[in-house]
Amino acid sequence: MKFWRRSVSGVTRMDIRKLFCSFRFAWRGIAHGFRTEQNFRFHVIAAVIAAAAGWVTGLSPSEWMIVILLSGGMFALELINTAIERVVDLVSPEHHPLAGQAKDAAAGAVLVFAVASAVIGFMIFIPKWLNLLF
Ligand SMILES: Nc1ncnc2c1ncn2[C@@H]1O[C@H](COP(=O)(O)OP(=O)(O)OP(=O)(O)O)[C@@H](O)[C@H]1O
Repeated sequence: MKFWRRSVSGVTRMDIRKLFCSFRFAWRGIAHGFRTEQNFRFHVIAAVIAAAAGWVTGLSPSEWMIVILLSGGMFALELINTAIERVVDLVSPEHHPLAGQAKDAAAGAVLVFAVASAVIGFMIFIPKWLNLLF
């Protein structure tokens, strides 16, 4: 029983330390993306503008959820794109058609999500702005 308790608390302690390490690594990845990727910084600025516009315009809780989900999704996708670029550069420092296709596909995924986010953003904001004007 004593052994069982000790082993359970040991596992718990180890898991918590591991969890903190994971957060530290994840934060390092976000900071690296922000530092090295101009597109990531652009998406951060776009999210800040969207949040400011939402605050000025007045959004419902569900509209805020959509804006937050789209902004978070955009950041996450940009980080995945950065990860793919790094791995491609690692495994294929020389030019190779497959390496190019992998990078192009990852960049395409970011573009698709960015366009969809922009369209949804306009669908939320434009009717409200038209209501304010007329
Ligand atoms: N190893 C490679 N082999 C073939 N084509 C490549 C390779 N690396 C890059 N390319 C081509 O060049 C394009 C730009 O690559 P790059 O690594 O500069 O990506 P990027 O999207 O501009 O990245 P960053 O955001 O870091 O500037 C890719 O989308 C791809 O078409």
